[in-house]
Amino acid sequence: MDHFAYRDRTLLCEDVPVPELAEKYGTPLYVYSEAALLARLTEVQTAFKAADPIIAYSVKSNGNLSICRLMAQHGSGFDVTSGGELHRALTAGGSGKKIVYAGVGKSDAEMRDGLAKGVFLFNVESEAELHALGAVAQSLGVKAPVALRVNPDLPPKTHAKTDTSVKGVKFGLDIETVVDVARSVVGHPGLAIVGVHMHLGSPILSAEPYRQGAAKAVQLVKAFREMGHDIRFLNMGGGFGISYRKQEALPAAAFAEVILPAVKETGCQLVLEPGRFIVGNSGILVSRVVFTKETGGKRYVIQDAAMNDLIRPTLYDSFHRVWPVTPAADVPTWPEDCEAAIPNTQPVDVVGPVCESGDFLAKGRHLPALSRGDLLATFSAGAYGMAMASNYNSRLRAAEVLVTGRTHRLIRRRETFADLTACEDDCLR
Ligand SMILES: Cc1ncc(COP(=O)(O)O)c(C=O)c1O
Ligand SMILES: N[C@@H](CCCC[NH3+])C(=O)O
Repeated sequence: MDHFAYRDRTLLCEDVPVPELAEKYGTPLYVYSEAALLARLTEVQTAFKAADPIIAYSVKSNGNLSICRLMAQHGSGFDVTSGGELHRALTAGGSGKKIVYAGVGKSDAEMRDGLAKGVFLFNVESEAELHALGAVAQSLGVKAPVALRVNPDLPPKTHAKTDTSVKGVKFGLDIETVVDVARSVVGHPGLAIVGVHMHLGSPILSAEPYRQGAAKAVQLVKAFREMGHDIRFLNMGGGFGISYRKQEALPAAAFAEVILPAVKETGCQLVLEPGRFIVGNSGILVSRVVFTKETGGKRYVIQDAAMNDLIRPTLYDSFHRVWPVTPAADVPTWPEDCEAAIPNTQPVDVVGPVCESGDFLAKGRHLPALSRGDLLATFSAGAYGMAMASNYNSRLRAAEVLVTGRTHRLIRRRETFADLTACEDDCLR
């Protein structure tokens, strides 16, 4: 969290005091650090440099155009999972030559669009999809470049809702049958099987699953080549975890250590699809306390960010640090153990204005006394924050700001009531 730090008891993003941003742009507000984004991208690029990889930033983690543009400008490609994400990647300056198209349910129109835009790799997740893509490609007179996405059937490694490489999930082709599937399309006029893809789940805090997955991928590359497929890409997906609590996450180099030997053994071009690793700790969500209240023997801090702004706590019981933007002198500015009982604090639930009991950002968290108007920061909110935001309760989605040194600029304006009903206005009778 180097790029978000307290100075004189005020939280700064790079060199900009966060209260200044809240004053200028309002709350709830997503604030991103450009230096953090670039440092994380560089960390991945450097760790995997030996393989000259295609880093395909995962648009689903945060598809803001300015963030995507920054990625493209610094050498990143994109991992997209819908026509909308492809549109974002291209609008931000991405090129099909570095775009991977993922997803279990690509429509024919999305496949056609991807082929027309020159997507260099389609991650294919079922036999049905493979044949549909082959037919679409044939109708266009081209061959679709395909990486078969395999479910390597590894032990559980993250939250059940986001583990994508255990038996029984909808993702990928079963490792037991993928070789037969590959064999069945040898010589297909609309398909070029050029890669093996795995995305193990997210977030992953150990390198071990990658070691195991990569070993299985090497075997598949060999098997596919033996049957005549020209396998050139090894795509190990995304999923690298980040530190939400303390320093629990691994550096990119730890993943490189177990992935690079497999790349070397196969001679493939490595593709990676990191999202959270790059943007997760590069952004915070800033909110303002609306009320505090006590009820049923519990204390609540009601602030103006809600589950519609950041759904991760509600959806996965995810932990995000929450701490005042300007903490008083009698509490630490950055508590080492943010889950512990901290002197001069009380346990509270940090909740939002949405009409659901499951609307919370933090539960039973020790926070100092707060009053109306105080600012709170919810950390590690850059990934799957704004990307999963909704208009539930007809709330306007937050604004987003990018900070660069001492400067800052809006990268998404706050929605208006007009935006809220824009798609319905013309349908009123
Ligand atoms: C296929 C695929 N690639 C990449 C990602 C990005 O994952 P992460 O943001 O954890 O790097 C995801 C999401 O988990 C995914 O489903
Ligand atoms: N959206 C999830 C992770 C799933 C990523 C997409 N495969 C999160 O907020 O952590």
